Amino acid sequence: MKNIVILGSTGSIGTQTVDILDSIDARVCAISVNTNIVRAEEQARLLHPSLVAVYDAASAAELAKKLADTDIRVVSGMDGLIEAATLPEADVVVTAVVGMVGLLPTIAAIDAGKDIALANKETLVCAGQIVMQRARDKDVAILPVDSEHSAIFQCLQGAAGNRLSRILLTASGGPFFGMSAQQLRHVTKEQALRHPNWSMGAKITIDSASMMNKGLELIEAMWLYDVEPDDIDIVVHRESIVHSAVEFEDGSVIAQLGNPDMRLPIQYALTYPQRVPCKVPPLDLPRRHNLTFFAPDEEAFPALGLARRAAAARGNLGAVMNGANEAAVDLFLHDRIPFYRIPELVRGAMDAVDYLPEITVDDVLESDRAAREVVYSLAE
Ligand SMILES: NC(=O)C1=CN([C@@H]2O[C@H](COP(=O)(O)OP(=O)(O)OC[C@H]3O[C@@H](n4cnc5c(N)ncnc54)[C@H](OP(=O)(O)O)[C@@H]3O)[C@@H](O)[C@H]2O)C=CC1
Ligand SMILES: CC(=O)[C@@H](O)[C@H](O)COP(=O)(O)O
Ligand SMILES: [Mn+2]
Repeated sequence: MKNIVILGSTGSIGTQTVDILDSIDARVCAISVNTNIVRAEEQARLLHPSLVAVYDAASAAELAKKLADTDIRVVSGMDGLIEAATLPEADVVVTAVVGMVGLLPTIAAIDAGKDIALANKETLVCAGQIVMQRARDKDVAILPVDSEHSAIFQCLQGAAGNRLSRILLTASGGPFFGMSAQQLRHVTKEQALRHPNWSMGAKITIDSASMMNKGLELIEAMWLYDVEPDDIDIVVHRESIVHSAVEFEDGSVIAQLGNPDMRLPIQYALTYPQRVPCKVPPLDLPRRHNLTFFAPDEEAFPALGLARRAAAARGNLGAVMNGANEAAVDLFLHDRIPFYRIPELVRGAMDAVDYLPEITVDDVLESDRAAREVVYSLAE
């Protein structure tokens, strides 16, 4: 039986993790949320964790009152998230929190020797070098949850000793596939929030619409699989059935396919190396007879070029790009900027914040702060 911590248990990945618990041999020992204490209370009563971490202090105080009839402890703030991530009985931490707020708890979990089921891609985009090195030093596994990275991981099983020559990272193309830069000047928030294939949290859904999600995933893949960014091709695949593929030296391409449902990659990260029956309906390929593939339009979707620039530069540019993107997406979701300004503001921050080739965790936090400040000042 595995003891698991779910950071971000109330979100899209968090609730799907809870949904597959009865398919795997696991107990939840801690959960964390930001403010959604209604769902946190439901989950606490269902799962009986020892600890609930609520980032927002006022919400934590309220939840503590609601759970006063139980022996569940409620903690708050970043210290609370770190306490959850490092709970002595925990074996694996599912990082299903959104944004770079996941970085410090993830590093703390690695330092405490916990395996990581990593959904929170921002962590690797900001500090891939640091996180992967710590994981190697502590001999902990970073098990990918992101569908493309799980696909790559699955394609690599049994390939030990063979050189990976290329990753084919698939992208749905999002709701604005086929639109020109000019057309993208007029899209709305409601349109951007309507992903063609996946039901996800708001931030990643906007990232998919701008294709920044694929840029973040390119950097995530570079760190997870130790490949050069030029060896990662982005392939638009509208149906989200081929979740990604790898090419070996002999030219053979191995892909992983499945219905677009995150419960499978989440489950595999938690049962690896075993496979167990999953609630996701099996793929009916004859019904999916139209699988299409296209090259991405980097002119209409400049986020892809920005991510390639951050990937090539390494250092603090990933943290700057990510922080700027988080701030710009937040402004867009609050109707403060139009959609097309998201990559414009990200580029502005990448041009403005000082580049550091070597980074510490403090540099990452400072680069993130500086990038957000540039975005807010450019958006005024
Ligand atoms: N959704 C998906 O299918 C996929 C998601 N991912 C990645 O997984 C991560 C989670 O995404 P998703 O589940 O969609 O996100 P959601 O927005 O649905 O959920 C986010 C979770 O994080 C919590 N949270 C938000 N802000 C904070 C904060 N400041 N401090 C502590 N906790 C916070 C939320 O709590 P509360 O409910 O209280 O606000 C919630 O539990 C992201 O990094 C995303 O890129 C990767 C692949 C697929
Ligand atoms: C489910 C998942 O892993 C998402 O990251 C998804 O891939 C988003 O779709 P896009 O390919 O449109 O970015
Ligand atoms: Mn993905």
